[in-house]
Amino acid sequence: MIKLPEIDFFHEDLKSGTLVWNQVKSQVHKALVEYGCFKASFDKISIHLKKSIFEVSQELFDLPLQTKLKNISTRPLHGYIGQCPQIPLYESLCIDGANIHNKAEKFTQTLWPQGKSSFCKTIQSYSEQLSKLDQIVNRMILESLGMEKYMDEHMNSTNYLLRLMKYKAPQSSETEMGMNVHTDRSNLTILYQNQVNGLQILTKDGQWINVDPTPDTFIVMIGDPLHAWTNGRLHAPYHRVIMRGKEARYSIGFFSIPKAGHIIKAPKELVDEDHSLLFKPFVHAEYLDFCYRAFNNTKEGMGCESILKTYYGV
Ligand SMILES: O=C(O)CCC(=O)C(=O)O
Ligand SMILES: [Fe+2]
Repeated sequence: MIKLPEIDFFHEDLKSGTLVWNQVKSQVHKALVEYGCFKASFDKISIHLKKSIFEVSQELFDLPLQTKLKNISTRPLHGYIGQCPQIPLYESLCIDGANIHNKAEKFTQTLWPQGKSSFCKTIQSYSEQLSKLDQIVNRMILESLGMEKYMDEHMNSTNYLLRLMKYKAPQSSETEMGMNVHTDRSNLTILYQNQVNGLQILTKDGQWINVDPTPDTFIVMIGDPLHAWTNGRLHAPYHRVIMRGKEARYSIGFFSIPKAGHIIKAPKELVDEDHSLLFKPFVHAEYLDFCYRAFNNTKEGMGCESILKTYYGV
């Protein structure tokens, strides 16, 4: 049985240049080349916060549909998603810039006009803490490719997005497919789930493996834009969610996403005789539009698995 690598980010002195940093960095690089993802233990999110994020998430999904629909976004697939015939078990709401206080507050006010400070505080501190893990992993990635000089440009061209997701348990006649096969539209995704498993990852040699994280671990995964930016050095795994059992699954996705107008283009240092350019430069907003169209047009739901190759392959 293949098991995803587990990497420990506990160390107090996890600073670039230290011995422990370099050790963790090489584990990160190896896992992302081989699997495109790994399990991460990260202690900056307290047990209390881990518990609260699911409590507030449940309260959010318990709101009437009319209220949840108020979460609209100018970017496709960034508002409310639910009641989709392709993926009937799935529901989600996105919070753009959830690590920034006034954005978290604006989202909260839209759904709870009378105020709900516990919700706002929880999503903001969860996002703020997880952005630290995102930054550590991004720095390790760039350093391990010798591309650290692009760190500021790389980080300044991304936004954070928090997506709260619920998958209800399937009735006996319903599909078990919670979310169909796809690769992510983010540079990096950090997932956290309640005790209900369901996430599966396709390995490079074509085997579906269950990702069954413990309450202590987050899943860190590469998405299409970073796969393209690294000119294929890092793998972006196909994944899906299969719902078995009788309990609802809540999961929290924390995404670092290129800004709408940002052009994703592999740096010249990563293109050479042994690594010819895999993808033409592309604007993230246009790529997201293709994903949105695929989402609406396919029976299978997400269905944007080959967007990168179809539209931008060299
Ligand atoms: O719920 C999960 O664990 C996976 C969600 C996911 O793949 C996504 O939001 O892109
Ligand atoms: Fe995903």
